[in-house]
Amino acid sequence: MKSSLKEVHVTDAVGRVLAHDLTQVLPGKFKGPLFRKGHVIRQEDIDDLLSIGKEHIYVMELAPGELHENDAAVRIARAVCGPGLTLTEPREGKVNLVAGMDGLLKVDASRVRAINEVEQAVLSTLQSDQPVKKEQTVAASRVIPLIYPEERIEAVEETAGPSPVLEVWPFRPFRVGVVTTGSEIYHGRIRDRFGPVLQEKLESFGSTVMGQTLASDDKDLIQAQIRSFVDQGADMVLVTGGMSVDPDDRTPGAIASLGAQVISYGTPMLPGSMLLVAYYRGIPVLGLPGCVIHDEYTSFDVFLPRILAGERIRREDIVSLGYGGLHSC
Ligand SMILES: Nc1nc2c(c(=O)[nH]1)N[C@H]1C(S)=C(S)[C@@H](COP(=O)(O)OP(=O)(O)OC[C@H]3O[C@@H](n4cnc5c(N)ncnc54)[C@H](O)[C@@H]3O)O[C@H]1N2
Ligand code: MOO
Repeated sequence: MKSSLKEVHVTDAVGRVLAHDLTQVLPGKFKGPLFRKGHVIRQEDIDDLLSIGKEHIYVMELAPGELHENDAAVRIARAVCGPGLTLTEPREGKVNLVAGMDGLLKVDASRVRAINEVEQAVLSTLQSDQPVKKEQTVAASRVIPLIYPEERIEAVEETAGPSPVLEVWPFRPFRVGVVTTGSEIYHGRIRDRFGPVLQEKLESFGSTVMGQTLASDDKDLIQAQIRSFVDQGADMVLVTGGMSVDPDDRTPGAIASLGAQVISYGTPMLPGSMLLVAYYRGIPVLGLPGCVIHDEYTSFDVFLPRILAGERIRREDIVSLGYGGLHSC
């Protein structure tokens, strides 16, 4: 059986689906749809309908196995929604997924793709692994036709599976130690510019700089300062400068010979190709190249929110940056 039209009295129409647009004409003022096809009639609409002379209207009778677009959109949104997200009421067939707090958006791209393979189902999302703000819309769901087969929604629900397709991970308040290398800063030849940049970035995610120490280009000194921050309970240590190929660039060697597990020295993203990501006694230790001072968006800005949301960076996260990773050079 397919959906069909049925004539009903307006007072019996609450909750029914309007079968076609209803036009309102206010001479000299307005001519246009008062209600659109597909509108679900509410109690408060009845007076308006009567005011345009409608005592009877055509409503759509949904056959078993058919869904109104609003209900289909809600079912898709519910199927994919995970912790940290809330749903809006459907409006014109669309439901938004909204972040409940500042945090890191996590989207399973392969399941988003598979859901959109279901004929005329729409799930549109932001890209995964980016910071989002409380109340930011991060995804929207809808279907294309007004009446949608329920079996397709069941296919969407099956594809989504039991684990969330989208979620927002809250940022954790990290206490971060900063070790600034470079004899030009250590000996006071130039003023340090890394400290303020890092403090601002970290504070924007709710974290704090627990301290900043200066080290000359000396491996033992750099190592001692990293160790000292870890001993004091740092949640992360950032080591600035000395990341390239000059003989005085000691940072990568110092981090590696601490016994840290180096996930990668180098990332296929510009700027920020000289970034180093390591873990020492379970604590993330990052070597930051000079570009972090002056470039607004580097590989550090890709990984910082992910680390602050509790993610452990793997080598595959780094190598996958190359595609689309050329921002400036
Ligand atoms: N032959 C090559 N040269 C360079 C390479 C390369 O692969 N081969 N990589 C380039 C890239 S990419 C970057 S980024 C930089 C890496 O820089 P470093 O991390 O080694 O930075 P430094 O050499 O220590 O400093 C660069 C520049 O910035 C000034 N600086 C450093 N720290 C501070 C600070 N805390 N406050 C103020 N200014 C600072 C430093 O004095 C230098 O002028 O290497 C490229 N070259
Ligand atoms: O780290 Mo450079 O790409 O690290 O400007």
